[in-house]
Amino acid sequence: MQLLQVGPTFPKTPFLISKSSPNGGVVGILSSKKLSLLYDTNHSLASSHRHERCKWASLNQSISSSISTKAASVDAGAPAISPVTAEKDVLAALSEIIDPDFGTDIVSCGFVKDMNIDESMGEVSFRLELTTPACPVKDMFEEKANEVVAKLPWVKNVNVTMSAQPAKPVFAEQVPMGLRTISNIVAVSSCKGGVGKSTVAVNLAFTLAGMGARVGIFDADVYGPSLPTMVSPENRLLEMNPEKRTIIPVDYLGVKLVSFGFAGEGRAIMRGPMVSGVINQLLTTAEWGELDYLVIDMPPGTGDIHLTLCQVVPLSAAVIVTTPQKLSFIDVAKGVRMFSKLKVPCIAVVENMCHFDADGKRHYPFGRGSGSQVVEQFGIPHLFDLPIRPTLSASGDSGIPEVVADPQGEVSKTFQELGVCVVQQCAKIRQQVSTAVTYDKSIKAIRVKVPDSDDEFLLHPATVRRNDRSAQSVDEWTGEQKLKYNDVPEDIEPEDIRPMGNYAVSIDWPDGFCQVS
Ligand SMILES: Nc1ncnc2c1ncn2[C@@H]1O[C@H](COP(=O)(O)OP(=O)(O)OP(=O)(O)O)[C@@H](O)[C@H]1O
Repeated sequence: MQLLQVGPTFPKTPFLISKSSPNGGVVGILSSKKLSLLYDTNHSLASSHRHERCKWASLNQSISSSISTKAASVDAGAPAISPVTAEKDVLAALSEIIDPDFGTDIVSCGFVKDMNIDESMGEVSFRLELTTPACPVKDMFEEKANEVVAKLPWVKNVNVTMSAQPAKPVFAEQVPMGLRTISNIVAVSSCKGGVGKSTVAVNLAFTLAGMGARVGIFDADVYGPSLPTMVSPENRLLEMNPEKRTIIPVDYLGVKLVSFGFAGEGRAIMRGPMVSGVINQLLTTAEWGELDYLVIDMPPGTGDIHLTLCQVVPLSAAVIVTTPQKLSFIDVAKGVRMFSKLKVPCIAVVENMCHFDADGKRHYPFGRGSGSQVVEQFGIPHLFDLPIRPTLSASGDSGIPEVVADPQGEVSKTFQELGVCVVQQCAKIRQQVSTAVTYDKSIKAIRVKVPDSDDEFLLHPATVRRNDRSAQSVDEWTGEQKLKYNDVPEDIEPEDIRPMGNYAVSIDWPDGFCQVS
């Protein structure tokens, strides 16, 4: 076992923790004289979910082996099993369902909520709270959850309801107020103009809405806003809420839209050297409400507007749009590098105007391969091809996006695949960030995942609390420790752990202290 020292040490009580391993590990505190073990994950309650599941599985077996007795007692109206066992039983069954994106079972993913069991009546109800209402496998989850729980010998009736997490960014504290009810912000970007970026942004947004998500589009192209041409809402003007000093987005088919093109008279005033500031203001003062996805149609290029926008807006991911010409590769590479510097993952490349079919043949007027070159060279996992289609151009001009006008068509199918990719990748990104540091109540330890690795550390909560280096715990001038060892109860547990930025977490403690580590 490898012992690792983490973080600044508390006077007299530097702490050592072990790397957790599949075989378990030891969490301990090294006082000046001795190492006192707090718990050993091999032998105590400190078992992982996997161990817990084994226990449930064996419980399951013993339940199954006495089906007849229990069925008889259920019929007689007597409780078949204890409430605790019944809940473990249901959770064990549900943990057979694996989320294909996270590769983890839905219990460990934290999807199971509001469990209600009447074991004497054999009735089970619970809610599956998914990361997004647009989850492409939600029907499978619902069906499977019903199936696996109904199979339990004592269960007579299962009631599963489906819901999605409330819309909220992962780093809520760092986000401008106006964007704090948006879960994912996806930039659609290209380095050159006219490659079809707005076409992709608009059709992607309406695809996500069609999948059940709450969606908004922000057209950040001040000099050539395309959104007003591509959609045809009845009311085409952004309204102001003078009391709240906010902007009310335009609505088209339930998707919220903000574009300079809808600014009416204000457009002339808003154009000018303060473009970046105006973009940020428009974006952050819009009343977006709760959104699962805000799609940003970025202006073409990689200039100052992009940098300021990316600094203000916590982008979840970027989709790059390009055309097949060899020259496009150089442009796209610039865009990928910009997002990489800003730590925004590029999740997909859309190669637009790839080909058209005529005379029974497929033609590639701009050549082939620049999209796949981007995917290979930069390790972007997904590539989508869009053909040249007169209908795509016509629907853009008519104000009805192609995916709305022809939802069963070939182009809509490609957008459906792109939509699924965006939903899955955003969910993965959120999960990775939000599970980097978690509290494991079963072993009373804070788990810290090492990025890009399966390794993780276990930290003792009281030790983490005692090692706070903020002004509340340490005198800033003298360096003297204000927080005394005994001020922190040995069994203190964090109430909430939230990620802050890429490297920090904030921890809420029961004494009201919020620690940033
Ligand atoms: N696959 C396609 N087939 C046919 N027409 C297309 C296709 N993609 C885009 N177009 C058309 O090409 C024109 C430019 O597309 P779009 O406005 O989406 O590009 P853009 O990259 O956003 O341009 P800009 O940077 O100027 O905003 C539009 O008229 C659009 O309808």
